[in-house]
Amino acid sequence: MLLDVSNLTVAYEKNKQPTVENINFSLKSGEILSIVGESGSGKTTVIRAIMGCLPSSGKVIAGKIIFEKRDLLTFNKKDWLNIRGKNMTMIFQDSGNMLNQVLPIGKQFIEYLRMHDNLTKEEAYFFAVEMLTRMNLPNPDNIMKSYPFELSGGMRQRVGIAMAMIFRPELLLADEPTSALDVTTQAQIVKELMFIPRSCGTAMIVVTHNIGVATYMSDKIMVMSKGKIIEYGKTKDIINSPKAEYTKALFASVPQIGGKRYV
Ligand SMILES: Nc1ncnc2c1ncn2[C@@H]1O[C@H](COP(=O)(O)OP(=O)(O)OP(=O)(O)O)[C@@H](O)[C@H]1O
Repeated sequence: MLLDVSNLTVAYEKNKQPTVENINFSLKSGEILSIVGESGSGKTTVIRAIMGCLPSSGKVIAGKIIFEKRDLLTFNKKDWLNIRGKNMTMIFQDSGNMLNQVLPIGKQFIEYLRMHDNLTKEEAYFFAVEMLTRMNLPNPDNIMKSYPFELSGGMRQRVGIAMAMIFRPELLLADEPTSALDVTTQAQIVKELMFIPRSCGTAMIVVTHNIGVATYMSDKIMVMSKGKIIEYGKTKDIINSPKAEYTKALFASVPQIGGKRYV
């Protein structure tokens, strides 16, 4: 097992009710898990806890997070520096927005690579272009010369994903990775994200509001409401026989076209 989360409980302030409680799930290499649920149900809190980047008021107050047989809750700053970015990375709604707007993408990509690895500038350039090509970015040499603001939202997101994937991490955490994009671009990026586990063996946890996206792309689904797991299991089992009323309501909210439900 790559990741094993047991009884994870997080509270934002001391002595307050936990925000997420008793979260249990596991993930194998190359698997995709989607976490769905309404706004405020605790989805982001779960993945931030795994990545060790809860806001300072947030604390894991119970549970275990075992990643590659190591207990992440015992990690110090140096341990985190060694695995974040390399073994485990995160992408956001608009990861491209996190790039420095006044530096060309190539310069930032090369610096990022050389910060983590002992590469020459030429080697770093080669790896960056290779990863941009894998993310279906046309003319990657031109992208390397461009400033982030010169690219569309979809292209910027692809650059963000390329940077996150450059060290072929074992685990990629994606927080609403497509929700800032138009529907057509969303569909393309969902397909590209689905290719990552197959081509790199990376496991993924995708946080999304969209149960349609979740069922389309993932092997397993976890449905959350009010900080708790309402339902968790294989995607096909959940589609065929959702148990919780809440999950049934989520499916019922997906539009139908010509009598066919698109999940
Ligand atoms: N820094 C913080 N301090 C205090 N409470 C917080 C903090 N961050 C989040 N919360 C609270 O924790 C709860 C869960 O938030 P979280 O962002 O994990 O939910 P979510 O399901 O990801 O929501 P969304 O889909 O809107 O992103 C919310 O009630 C939120 O107000």
